[in-house]
Amino acid sequence: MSIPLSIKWDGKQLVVLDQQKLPHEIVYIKLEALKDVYEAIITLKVRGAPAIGITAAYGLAIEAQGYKTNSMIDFLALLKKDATYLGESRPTAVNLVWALDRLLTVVSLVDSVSDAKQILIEEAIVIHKEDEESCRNIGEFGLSLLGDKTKVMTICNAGSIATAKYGTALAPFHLGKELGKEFEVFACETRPLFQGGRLTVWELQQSGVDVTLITDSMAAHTISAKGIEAIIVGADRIAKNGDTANKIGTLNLAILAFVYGIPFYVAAPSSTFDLSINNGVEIPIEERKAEEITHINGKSIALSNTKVFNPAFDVTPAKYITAIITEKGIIYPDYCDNISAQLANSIEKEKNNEN
Ligand SMILES: CSC[C@H]1O[C@H](OP(=O)(O)O)[C@H](O)[C@@H]1O
Repeated sequence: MSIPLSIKWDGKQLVVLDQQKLPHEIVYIKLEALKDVYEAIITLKVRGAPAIGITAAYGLAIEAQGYKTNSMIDFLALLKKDATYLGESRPTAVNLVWALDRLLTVVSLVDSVSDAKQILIEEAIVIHKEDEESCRNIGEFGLSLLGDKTKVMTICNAGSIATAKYGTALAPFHLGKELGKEFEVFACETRPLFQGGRLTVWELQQSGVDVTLITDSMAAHTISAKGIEAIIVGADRIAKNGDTANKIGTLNLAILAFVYGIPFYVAAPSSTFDLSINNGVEIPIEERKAEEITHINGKSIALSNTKVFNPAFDVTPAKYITAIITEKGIIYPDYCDNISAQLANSIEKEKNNEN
């Protein structure tokens, strides 16, 4: 797989792939302070739930290196303030606050500022490496789940650049190519920011995966006309009952899958589950600025006084989801029981491995 990594840490500096420059330019930008990370996330230079979490973890750890106090109480107060600020950059992807909470938790294990600064960097590196392994596993489980299905539709970009590597929804396609399985992927362009047309098409072409671009409005006709056999998408937050937030337009595909009788799969690492909420009604949905809809490449396509509703995500009810692919395995309904069981089981295994 020859896709540029989304995030690079060389032990001293953080550089990220500027996803706003894709597909025409491969540009890496250095993020040296919290405000750089905040700006990169909110402008989608860095995007994709896992990638946002990993980048935020490094951003907080880097910022903490500059704290000018030897008091752990003051250090923790500064860290909490900066974590809160960064956690407010984009509200839907739970991976963001999950990663920041991991750093806030691990730093409480030490009692000196110098140790705290060190352990924060170490934890960000662990989160980064864990995500790459998780996505590889998701690719393997997804490949097994797809079985002999080869015509698959997806939306947005839940690919390698949205994660540490491999991706979630796109991981089976990348891995399949490496193992000689040929897919025919139909990528929805994903208005208004075109993550599908700009990023998924580019990413799959880098891997040599057959990909066809369609507009979001073509999804129903394409499922019928092209004989789509399955739909696979990423996720930004999955509630305890399996309700899943993902890029706007995902709900459309889930309903179409139900109507056409084809499986609808969600692919996501454990870090995308939010067991603190019972269902999708509790998931905050980010609303973004009107210009993302009224303009394309800075050129207006609507009157300046046009009223706009621009939710960046929607929530797919669990009843439309055939299975959820995680790095620990495949979760089937009943999700209320099986999500908690799988995540609790994996937490238990991790505890046993540590002992
Ligand atoms: C594995 S990426 C998960 C998720 O994040 C994307 O949203 P955005 O492009 O706004 O960061 C999209 O919903 C992907 O499916």
